[in-house]
Amino acid sequence: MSETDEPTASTDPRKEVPRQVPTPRGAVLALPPSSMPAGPASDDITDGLKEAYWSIYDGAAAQATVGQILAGLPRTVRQIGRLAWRTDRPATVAVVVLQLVSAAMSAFGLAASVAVLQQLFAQGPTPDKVRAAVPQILLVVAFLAARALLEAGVSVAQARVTPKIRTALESDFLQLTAHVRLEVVDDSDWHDDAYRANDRGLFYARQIVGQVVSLASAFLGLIGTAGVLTVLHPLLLPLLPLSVLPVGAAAVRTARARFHSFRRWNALQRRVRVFSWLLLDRDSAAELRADTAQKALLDEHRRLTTRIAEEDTRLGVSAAWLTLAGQGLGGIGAGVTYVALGAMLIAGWLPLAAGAGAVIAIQAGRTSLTQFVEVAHLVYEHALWVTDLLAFQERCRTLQPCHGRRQAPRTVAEIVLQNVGYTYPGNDTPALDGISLTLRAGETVAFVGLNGSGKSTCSRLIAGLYTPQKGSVLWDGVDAADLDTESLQQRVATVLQDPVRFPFSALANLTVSRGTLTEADPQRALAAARASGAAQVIAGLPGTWQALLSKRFRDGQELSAGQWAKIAVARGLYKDAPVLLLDEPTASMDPRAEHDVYQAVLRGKLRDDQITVLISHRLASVVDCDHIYVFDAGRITESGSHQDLMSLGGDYAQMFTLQAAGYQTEPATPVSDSRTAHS
Ligand SMILES: Nc1ncnc2c1ncn2[C@@H]1O[C@H](COP(=O)(O)OP(=O)(O)OP(=O)(O)O)[C@@H](O)[C@H]1O
Repeated sequence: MSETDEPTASTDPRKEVPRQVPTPRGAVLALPPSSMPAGPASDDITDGLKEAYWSIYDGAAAQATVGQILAGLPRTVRQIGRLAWRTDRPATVAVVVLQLVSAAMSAFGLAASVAVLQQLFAQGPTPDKVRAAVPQILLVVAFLAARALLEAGVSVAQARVTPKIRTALESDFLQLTAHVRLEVVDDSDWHDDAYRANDRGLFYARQIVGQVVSLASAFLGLIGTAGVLTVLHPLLLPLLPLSVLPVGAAAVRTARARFHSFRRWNALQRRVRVFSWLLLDRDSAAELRADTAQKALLDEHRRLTTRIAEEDTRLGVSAAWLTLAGQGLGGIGAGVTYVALGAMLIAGWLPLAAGAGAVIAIQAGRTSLTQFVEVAHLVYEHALWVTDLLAFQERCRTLQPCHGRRQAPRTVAEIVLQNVGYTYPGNDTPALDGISLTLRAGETVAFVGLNGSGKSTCSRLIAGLYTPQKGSVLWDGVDAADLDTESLQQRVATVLQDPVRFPFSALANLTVSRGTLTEADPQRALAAARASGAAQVIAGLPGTWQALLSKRFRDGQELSAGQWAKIAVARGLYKDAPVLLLDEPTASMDPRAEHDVYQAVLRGKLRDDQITVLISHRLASVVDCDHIYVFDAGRITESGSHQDLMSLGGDYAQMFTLQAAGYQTEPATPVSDSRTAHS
């Protein structure tokens, strides 16, 4: 529909104005059920909770074999290495070099220990053997001391790099998520992914660096031990895994069970948090008490936490049994190892001195291999979350608004919506369909209509928050889709009915609309506060401009809903943008404040080149607007000035007459003679 197709006012005297609100189009609602389940049913703890949230890992951790875990490690190590390299190169180099040298010291220390034993078990009188072993003993001490120093160095370097990785990942994560397009945020799947990445990915990213270092340390220790065993006798090498692998297998199985449990537990935990928050939060406190709803919420909270506790116990018991089985099998493996060693000694394949050294080396190898297997399964499990986080970040990069295109103009003479259509993700019905209208500098335009008719969606399209799927929004003839999104959003000030109550100072609550919490333009702030009615509110606060607007902090101030609304309008005005969108900002204001706000923004009084759009259900406040658009089920059904629309006798006239009637003690006066009969 072009601009010329807009529905316009007519003065058809046959039109009648019935005394009732126009009914919205839509489905008829059936009777609700008399009872409903409080939450998930009893079979599976996630029944009733959306599984898709976690299902991306189905099959990965659950079906991983030891081989797969080992095969996945190089990739994880590379991934973490790249992250570390990006955040602190010297510390990363230090970790790698010190770790390698420390592993070499361990191997030399082990070799020296074996040499000491060989000295002690050699032929000859004991005092001579001990004396001969002293240099080797000193060598062992030196290697151990060097290893301790190097490990301390590794810890220091690791302590430098780990928080940096965490900080870098977290700020990347927030930078990306805070900038994704608004329609992406409306997608509940994206929300789940964001929650998981924030909650688990960032948490494990911090731990995984230390785990990778331990893994490397265990791996290098294992290589050193294998080297020493090979030198003593190559046949000793295959004996090593016998005692360790059963313990490792049990650890892997436990990890897998924990991963599964966590997947289910977390879905529940998220629901528990919702209940905890509702029970704790100040915003819900009054209504909770007024509704006496605490017991219902507490019951549900208790039911869910009991199930989490049961799940924890089930997991703990099964982990204990698995570990016991692993250690039992490992003990048998150790027995087999020592029997084989004894057989080699008896057969004379190995001298007694080498046999004693082999026992030490096998013990050291066992320690390294156990550490390796245990850490490997943790790294494998946690790498899934970190990979998930990194994949989510990659996805967010593709969901950013368009950057680097033409900058939006500093001022705009005309914004034209041409046949615009928009459907929210996941919805079947379009929120807007075939919207055409023109907004001109210096004019104030009103959007009115029933709830859900598309007014806010239309204003968000104008603000560049959504991109239309059909038609276009033209800024002085240039398609907004070809403009840099951020620059476009900088040209639009939007004030919402339910504004964010920033827990900042009163002044920062204004300046945030210009992207700063620390820099202010005092003149502009005062002008905005005066025009919005916020000046009186701020003047009455202890600390005035510096007053902290949040009771969550010490000495914070609490404002009423109407006072917050004034602050929000002040924030919009402070932005001093060429386009001002006011989406029912005055609903909670007193009549005088509301009147003042509307008078202030009418017809570019504050800024003569400003395009102002008012969305309001109080039609008395839009009568002075230059143009009024009436929305119904995503379409514009009427448009014109107040007089035009009253003469038209359509939905607007009905709604206006009805509201006006509410202020009259006498029955409402019909808007024209022809309507008297009907009313
Ligand atoms: N974020 C969203 N995701 C999905 N659907 C939405 C979303 N926001 C609005 N809708 C739907 O789009 C339609 C238009 O909503 P919109 O908020 O634009 O109406 P409105 O005229 O501003 O209503 P109100 O007067 O109640 O503020 C409604 O059917 C609503 O359910």
